[in-house]
Amino acid sequence: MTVKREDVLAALKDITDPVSGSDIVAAGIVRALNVDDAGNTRFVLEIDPAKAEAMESVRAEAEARTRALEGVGSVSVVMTAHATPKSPPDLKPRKKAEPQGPQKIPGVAHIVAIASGKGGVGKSTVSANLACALAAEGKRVGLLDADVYGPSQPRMLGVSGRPASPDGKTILPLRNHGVTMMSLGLMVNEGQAVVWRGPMLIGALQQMLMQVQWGELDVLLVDLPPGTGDVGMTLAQKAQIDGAVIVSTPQDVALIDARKGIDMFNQLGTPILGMIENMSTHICSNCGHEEHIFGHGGVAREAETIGAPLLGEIPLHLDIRTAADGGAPIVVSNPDSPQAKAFRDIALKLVAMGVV
Ligand SMILES: Nc1ncnc2c1ncn2[C@@H]1O[C@H](COP(=O)(O)OP(=O)(O)OP(=O)(O)O)[C@@H](O)[C@H]1O
Repeated sequence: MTVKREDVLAALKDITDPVSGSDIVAAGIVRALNVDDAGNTRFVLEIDPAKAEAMESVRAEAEARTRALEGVGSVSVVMTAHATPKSPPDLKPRKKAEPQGPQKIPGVAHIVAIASGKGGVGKSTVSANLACALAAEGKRVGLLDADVYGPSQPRMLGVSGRPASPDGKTILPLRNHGVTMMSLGLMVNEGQAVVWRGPMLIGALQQMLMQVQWGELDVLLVDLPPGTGDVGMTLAQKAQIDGAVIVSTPQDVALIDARKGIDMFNQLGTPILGMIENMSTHICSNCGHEEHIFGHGGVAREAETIGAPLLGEIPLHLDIRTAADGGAPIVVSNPDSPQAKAFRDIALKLVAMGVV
């Protein structure tokens, strides 16, 4: 009975490959095994040429074990050097060098940050109304809700649902009232408290800026979180922004915080485009009586001190709140009202300043 291919392989399985530690058959170095009808056996050991000397004993053992098999004819075992497999082409995009300075977002002509020193002064309401007012002027407007502590733009602009990412790399923004919008609030479940830490915030903001398919925009408004935190600083450092609009109520306490925000932008070299006094006067929705709940004129004085324009004064009016809460800002739901006009006038000033 002549020897079979399987018998040879079984014998070779008892030999350990010193390189991989497994047997030489499993290691894949036994190649071109041929056993003919007369039991003549030949095979090749494909080895790393650098290990040729060490592998000679393996070759000798393989030959000896094959020879010892019953019914074997002639035996020939030779070593060949395996070709070092070329590494496959690296299709991954090369990691770009960290951008040195502020970058432009492709397709986005201008970026304007909407900031406030203090929370709850109406920065998001102002951002939503300005975005819609600019869109009504025919501008291509994007609104990035970067207010991670209280993302409110999805509610104010009446959009819900999760943004899609068909390719897993870029994010499709949502659109309503002519405004292209993306909010960190849409990336988390509604009502879920989010504790963002510095590096996460920075990463999330960069993702929003660079991975959202904003398309061609005349302006991207960025609704910043209140205060002088990581987000505002990162935005000013990473993106080429035209400037910041500071929203404040006329109260002293809000103004003190607004001043800190202005200082931060000054240090970062970001121009202050102007200030907006929100909740400037209260006009009673029943009797039309006008009163200054938070004082009046404080922001105008502050703007004068820092040499920035006062872009406008927005009254405190119930309709502004109900419109924002209802998902259609007042410039959309009641565009001819005096409250909407206050926002539209500011939008026109921004256009006249050339930042939109
Ligand atoms: N001019 C206004 N008249 C009436 N209500 C207003 C006005 N401005 C803002 N509000 C209301 O005040 C509340 C706070 O406003 P908003 O969320 O815009 O403030 P914010 O500064 O963005 O707050 P946050 O600190 O959460 O970022 C909202 O309910 C909003 O509808």
